[in-house]
Amino acid sequence: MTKIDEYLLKGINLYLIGMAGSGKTTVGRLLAQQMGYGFLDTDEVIVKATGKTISQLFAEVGEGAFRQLESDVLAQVCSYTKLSVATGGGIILRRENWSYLHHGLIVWLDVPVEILLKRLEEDTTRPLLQDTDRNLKMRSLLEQRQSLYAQADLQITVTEDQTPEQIAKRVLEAIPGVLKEEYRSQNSEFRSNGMGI
Ligand SMILES: Nc1ncnc2c1ncn2[C@@H]1O[C@H](COP(=O)(O)OP(=O)(O)OP(=O)(O)O)[C@@H](O)[C@H]1O
Ligand SMILES: O=C(O)C1=C[C@@H](O)[C@@H](O)[C@H](O)C1
Ligand SMILES: [Mg+2]
Repeated sequence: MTKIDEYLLKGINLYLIGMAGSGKTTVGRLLAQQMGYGFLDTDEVIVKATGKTISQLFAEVGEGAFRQLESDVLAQVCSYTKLSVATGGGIILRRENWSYLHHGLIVWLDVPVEILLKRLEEDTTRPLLQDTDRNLKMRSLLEQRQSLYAQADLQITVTEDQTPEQIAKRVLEAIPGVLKEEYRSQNSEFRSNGMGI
């Protein structure tokens, strides 16, 4: 990422949201590398902290307790800066999570269900997709969640032939256009002081 982009973002965190399989972890990691940001994945933090897989947590303590852990992790994460954060697919479900997400720039990786199903064909680690008709389940989850994901600052609609690298590039290119007004105005003040890059 160029110096100008670094300045424009001013260290605010990026939060990637989207359905399971949309590429939040894969693209979030690439974005971190390219921006000189740290990378965090809320699912991975929960797995490390509890010593259990997400499937075990769903089975042993239930989805509600998992969602509480997810909110607790997000609350901690948002006190840091310069992070690219891959969230769990259901992070958008709790209202309190939005107050944390809005500390940063929220990017929705919007991927059609057909592609999600293909990507997760061999995957058995997503508890919500176990022992069920995956096609129906994915479609009904997306229907319930679409209007929530759509509250992101930036929507990146992904087509099948785009690699994670291409998607990361699209995110980086789109960021300046969606930066919040306050960052924009601070930036123009900075430039008019003659300190700009
Ligand atoms: N652009 C892409 N093209 C092809 N495969 C991809 C792409 N992005 C991600 N994948 C693959 O799809 C699978 C799911 O990606 P990833 O784990 O990053 O999704 P996620 O959004 O983090 O899912 P979850 O919400 O379950 O954590 C992985 O196997 C990953 O390698
Ligand atoms: O879409 C979801 O609700 C989930 C997605 C994953 O990231 C995990 O957080 C978990 O499997 C639940
Ligand atoms: Mg992930």
